[in-house]
Amino acid sequence: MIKLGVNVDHVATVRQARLSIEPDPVRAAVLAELGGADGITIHLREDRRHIQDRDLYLLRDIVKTRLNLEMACNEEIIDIALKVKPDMCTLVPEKREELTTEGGLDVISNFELVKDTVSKLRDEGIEVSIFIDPDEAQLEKAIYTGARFVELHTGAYADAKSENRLKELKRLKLAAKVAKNLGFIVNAGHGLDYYNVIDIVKIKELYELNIGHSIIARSIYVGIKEAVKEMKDLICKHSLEC
Ligand SMILES: CC(=O)[C@@H](O)[C@H](O)COP(=O)(O)O
Ligand SMILES: NCC(=O)COP(=O)(O)O
Repeated sequence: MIKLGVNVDHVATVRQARLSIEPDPVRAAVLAELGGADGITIHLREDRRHIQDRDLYLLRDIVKTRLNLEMACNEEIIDIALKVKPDMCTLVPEKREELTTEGGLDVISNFELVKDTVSKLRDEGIEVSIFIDPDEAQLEKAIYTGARFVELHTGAYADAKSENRLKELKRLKLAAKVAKNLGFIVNAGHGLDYYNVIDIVKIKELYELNIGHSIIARSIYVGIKEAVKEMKDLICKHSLEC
């Protein structure tokens, strides 16, 4: 069955709105694991708008599944990653003014930087994934960086309406095939929710989904454990194999 990584950034977003100590993404991660999460994802942004360094250090100690750190190819953040050694780092683009991660990493334009970052992390035994648009040319370049994983950006699919949604779904299906044939282990994520995830879990090449915002939003009503369990059940119900 497709695995579920739960992104707890959005818990930290609420905490940082008041520069408070609650809600705590570390406690949220423990509850997410109890609800069945196969991994915990956090994004240590350069501007520290949500996740803080303290969260990363504590999560490294207490996460029992797998800790996936989303990060830009930035010197300061690379040094932190090399020190903390998450199980996986997912390389993402960052723009200071963006509301959320708008697109995938442009591996073609930043090839040397991405390759160098992958190699530094992999030399320390850290698995590396690249957050990438469902674009054949980007995937074909990405295989030369040495990363073993890619995460297909599902944001365009999640945002698309009516017939465009089908078009974006087809792009994702094709990209998943291309990525798998190139030898990548293929993840997907961004903007997935309890409705649009149903067609995504039918893509047989996918290994793991990373979902944050919709699970944390639902947890306000039903609690984190239950919100994660509901997503896991949905993935199981609609996957080709469960
Ligand atoms: C790369 C990605 O998709 C995640 O980082 C997700 O977007 C988390 O939320 P923010 O974009 O608010 O950091
Ligand atoms: N990489 C995608 C992720 O971690 C979660 O994105 P979202 O569900 O918060 O949009």
